[in-house]
Amino acid sequence: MTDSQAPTTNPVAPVPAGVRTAADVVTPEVLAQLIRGVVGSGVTSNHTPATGEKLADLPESTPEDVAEAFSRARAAQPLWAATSVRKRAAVLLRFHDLLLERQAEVLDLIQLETGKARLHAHEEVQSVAVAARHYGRKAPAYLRPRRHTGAVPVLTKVTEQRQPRGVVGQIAPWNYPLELSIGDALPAFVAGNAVVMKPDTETALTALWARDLLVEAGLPAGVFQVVLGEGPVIGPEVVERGDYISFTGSTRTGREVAQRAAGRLVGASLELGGKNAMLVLHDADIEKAAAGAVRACFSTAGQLCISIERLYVHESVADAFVERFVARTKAMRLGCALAYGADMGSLASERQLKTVTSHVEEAVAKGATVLAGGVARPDIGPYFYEPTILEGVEAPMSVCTEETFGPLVSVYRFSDEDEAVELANSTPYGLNSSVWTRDGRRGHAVAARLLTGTVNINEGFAPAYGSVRAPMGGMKESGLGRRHGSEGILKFTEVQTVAQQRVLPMAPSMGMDDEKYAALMTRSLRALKAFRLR
Ligand SMILES: NC(=O)c1ccc[n+]([C@@H]2O[C@H](COP(=O)([O-])OP(=O)(O)OC[C@H]3O[C@@H](n4cnc5c(N)ncnc54)[C@H](O)[C@@H]3O)[C@@H](O)[C@H]2O)c1
Repeated sequence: MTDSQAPTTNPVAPVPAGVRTAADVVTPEVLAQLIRGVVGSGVTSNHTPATGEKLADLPESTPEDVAEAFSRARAAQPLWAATSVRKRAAVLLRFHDLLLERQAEVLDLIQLETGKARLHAHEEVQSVAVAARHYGRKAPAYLRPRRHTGAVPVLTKVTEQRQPRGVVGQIAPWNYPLELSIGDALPAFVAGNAVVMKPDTETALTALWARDLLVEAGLPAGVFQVVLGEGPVIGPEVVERGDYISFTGSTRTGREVAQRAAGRLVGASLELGGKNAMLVLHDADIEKAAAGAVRACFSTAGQLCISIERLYVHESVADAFVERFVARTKAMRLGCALAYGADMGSLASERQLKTVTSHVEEAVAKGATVLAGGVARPDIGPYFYEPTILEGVEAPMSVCTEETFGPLVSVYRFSDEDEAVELANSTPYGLNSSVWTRDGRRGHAVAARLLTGTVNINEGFAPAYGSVRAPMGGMKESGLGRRHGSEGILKFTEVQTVAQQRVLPMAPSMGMDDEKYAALMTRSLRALKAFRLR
């Protein structure tokens, strides 16, 4: 073991003087404003991972409250759907401006509720701002009716038009509480739907803050309902009542949601888990790959669906890559104060800490080596865990195939590119992958063989604010459907075909005399021939 491979302690990020605390941000007035309008007859609470202490008391919705929220949304939706697309899109553009103006408020809330470092909260805000601008500008084009000439052009004018689904039931996780709540709801709203959203209770304040901002931007209040409560208790009620289901979370829960939605014959998009692989090929820029791996593995402490958890490195560059990657990882500053300065924050909960700890302990017990990290950091906060790199990992260690969803990555060495691709594809998941090479053509050739919804060349994952125009989602057990781009908005619509007959009545049986009918058919067939020739 060289010096750079010996486990060391990551530095603690400096905390600037006068930094705001939870009590400064979640004042009784702010809390009272945020929880207004939540349909809930019970009481629940959430916590801040920074200390593990209670952050706020919140209303808790029962299944009956969920039913009430759907009634309110259903009552408000037709008027919103009747508003022109341009006016609906203008609401998103105003939301974009307000979000940028007031981003400091939501950066604080995201950090308090998730424990992530400010730079990762910032990336999230940027993504949502760009999504709002994109759909604000492009929704009229995405939703514009498309005219087709009928098979017999003289007879039929066909229009394909988009109708909103109605009331969308949305269920979101805690890891990206702005992006996966409001960010995913924006295209649903601009398409004319109402939304009943169930965010994770632990990150409810961020979702409620965003709801208020969207209402301030012009969304009619009734169109956006938020319900709060335990997933297994009220989640099924949301799925039972939605006209379409938008779910982001684990594959296990996603499967249950899909079965329930299928039973009702309503559509669902599912954004689920991953066990994402990065391939560092023999001709990669090792310095950039090592820096990219740090971002790809440890953003939001690895609690990111597209995070890299398996690193396959060509044996000819493996030593050089590992040395750089380990050194950068050990230098990461840890902290989650409400200020910039930390490179990685806390895990979000004790549950997360337990999973990471058990994956590391099991791997080490079965022979894996810790190259960096591998320890919790209770001196910083109750759920802090160092960014961790393992080597010598092999089946049947859990960390090989199960999603850890934490700051933990395993390094594997390969000699043959085909073998690396096969290994990368060897899990049931298919969300994201990454290829590092100086040869763009080789990168694209490898990408074409990777069974994942996104592949990034010379990047671990593209920031959403760089790729909102293109769809993002999972193959295999990582999901169904896509967010972003045209697919991210059209899924919130039903397509309706309206065929308008130009000449009526059009058959002898409908009153047209034989001669006229024969002349019409001759003209139509001529037109059809010309149409085919075009
Ligand atoms: N693919 C993506 O875009 C994406 C993004 C973020 C997170 N994720 C995945 O989410 C997982 C982490 O989130 P999590 O631990 O909160 O997931 P989870 O499945 O436990 O919970 C997700 C949401 O579903 C709710 N829920 C729980 N049980 C339910 C039920 N029976 N019916 C309906 N809803 C229910 C939860 O309350 C929560 O709001 C990871 O697997 C991660 O990869 C995927």
